[in-house]
Amino acid sequence: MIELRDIKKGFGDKEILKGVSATMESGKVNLIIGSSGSGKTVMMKCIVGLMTVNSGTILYNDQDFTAMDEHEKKTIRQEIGMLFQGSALFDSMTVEQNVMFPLDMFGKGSYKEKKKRVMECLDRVNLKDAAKRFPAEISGGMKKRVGIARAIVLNPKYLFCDEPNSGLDPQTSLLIDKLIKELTLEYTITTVINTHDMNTVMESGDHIIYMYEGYKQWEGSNEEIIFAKDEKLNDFIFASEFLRDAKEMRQMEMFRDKNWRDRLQGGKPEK
Ligand SMILES: Nc1ncnc2c1ncn2[C@@H]1O[C@H](COP(=O)(O)OP(=O)(O)OP(=O)(O)O)[C@@H](O)[C@H]1O
Repeated sequence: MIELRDIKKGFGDKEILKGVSATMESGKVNLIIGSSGSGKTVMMKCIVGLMTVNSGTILYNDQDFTAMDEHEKKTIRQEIGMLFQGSALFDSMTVEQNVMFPLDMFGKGSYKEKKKRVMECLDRVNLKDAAKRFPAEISGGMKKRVGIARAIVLNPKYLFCDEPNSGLDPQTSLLIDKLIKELTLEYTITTVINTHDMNTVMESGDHIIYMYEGYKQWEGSNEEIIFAKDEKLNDFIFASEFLRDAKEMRQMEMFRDKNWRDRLQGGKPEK
């Protein structure tokens, strides 16, 4: 679990994060959404320690990351897997060597054990047959899957994904979302995704944090978002007529589902 307590970050006299508190639970896909410039990337960089907050606290499983020295932070960083926008693979290395890289940097054990772990991860993302190929020889979706295999090779407790669907077609995007969700559940990872993809929001958003001009404007699940009253959130999420229609249809479906009604905090959803 990751907990943010009133984090603030600015550059010069420009305040970007204006006091954000949020909790990201393990075994859940936590999404950070919001329009361009709302502070999503700055927030993610602060959480992983690529930027230092001006004030506030970031806790990793109740350990205060913001109060740690570099050596202690390194221990947490080794528990973090990262999936970068554009996959960020090494072009001169094969798929297998790319996935091996974090193991060579931080992993223990013999070459044989490391190789076994690499092949397990490649198998998990269905890419065992592509092990000897180079990034230039595989598709964008395959590159993302290599990126995912590399992100999970050290058995991370936390997984950060920056725009995992950027540049992918809708079908491949759904496959990547499904894979990330499955891995999150399988290994009880605290997954944090920075995304603009509305499919991801609706299909994978166990917990959604909506950022607006440096504040956390709204948070809730992909079920709660359907009934959310927040005007700014609704303008952002259901921007097109098509999406507003989809929202109404999902609302009707949910009204018919007694289990969902019982799950919703506060009982019966208001229309
Ligand atoms: N290193 C930096 N120095 C100064 N200003 C910065 C720096 N990094 C980000 N900013 C500013 O912080 C604000 C928020 O940027 P951020 O990248 O977090 O937005 P975002 O919500 O991730 O946007 P997008 O969806 O377009 O990626 C922007 O105004 C940006 O110019």
